Amino acid sequence: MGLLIKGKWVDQWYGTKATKGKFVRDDSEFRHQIIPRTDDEESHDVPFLAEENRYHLYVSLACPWAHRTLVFRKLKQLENIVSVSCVHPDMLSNGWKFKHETRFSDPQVPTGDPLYHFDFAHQLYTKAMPTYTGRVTVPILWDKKTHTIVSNESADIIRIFNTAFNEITHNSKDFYPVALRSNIDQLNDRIYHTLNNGVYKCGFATTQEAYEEALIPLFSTLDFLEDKLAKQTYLLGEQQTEADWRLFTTLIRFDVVYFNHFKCNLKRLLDYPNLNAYLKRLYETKGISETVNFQHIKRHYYYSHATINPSRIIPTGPNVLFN
Ligand SMILES: N[C@@H](CCC(=O)N[C@@H](CS)C(=O)NCC(=O)O)C(=O)O
Repeated sequence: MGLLIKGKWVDQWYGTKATKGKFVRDDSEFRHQIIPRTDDEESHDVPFLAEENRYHLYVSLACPWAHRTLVFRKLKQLENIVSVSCVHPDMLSNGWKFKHETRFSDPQVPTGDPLYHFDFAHQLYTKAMPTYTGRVTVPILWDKKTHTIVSNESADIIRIFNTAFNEITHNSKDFYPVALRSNIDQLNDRIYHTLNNGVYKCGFATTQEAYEEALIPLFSTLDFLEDKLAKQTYLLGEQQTEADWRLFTTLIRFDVVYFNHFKCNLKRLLDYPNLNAYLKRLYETKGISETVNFQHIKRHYYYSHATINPSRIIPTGPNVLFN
């Protein structure tokens, strides 16, 4: 675990001293957009145009943020348009690495860096920006044409996938429809701070206060969502939206990792009947179960975070995910 400082890799765990034990996530650095291709002459000057086989997505199958982008690649039928590969589940002193190990092979997503055969993800960051300072995170949406990072922000990448390639795929499913945008944004905001990032705030807290400060709103949001889902199929009603998929990748890891490893243990997800049925519904959406790799998920968290789990023992359970 570490970060780049002016292009040099430094092995360092998250610092929480300045924040009284609180984990504070850094903002993403690369925030470019991909523009749909049009016949318009002007579009040729745009740096990132939607083109077939121009972009590559680097993910970790363990990471909930990267998982969102894999879900959207599936939902928007981008498998033959945007290539993909993953890192090894262990994130140790060199950060994310591309080492292939047969026992961690995934049937859908190959491990490694097919473009440059780099050993570590931090080499992609310095290729894109030799003096980069900051964390080396996944997902990374890479442009094979200009050899740089388009975006390392999952929230942006899923919106790019939602619309930018529609003319190529003819898949016009819209998970961020104009009429629902402000409601989606509002829900995303609460879910991001208290749940998506809330589990990390609990898990990486280094004081009792910081942990409790994150734990209470986390379970209030789960209670709030449980009530909401008593009356409707998805978060915004009867239609699946971006908000559901952003929530999904956190919920699917909840009982397996966050309950135990991150101490989010007031209740299991299994104890919430509506949320549990909703999670099952999302998991059973066509193609989605193929994006979930519990072996990578468990191995990554329990093995990589030795400050939290020094024995590196990976719990065998839970046996049941859905009722
Ligand atoms: N805001 C980013 C966060 C991505 C992120 O934090 N990914 C984690 C993996 S779950 C990571 O790569 N962490 C490495 C690090 O923090 O050094 C996004 O949503 O894309």
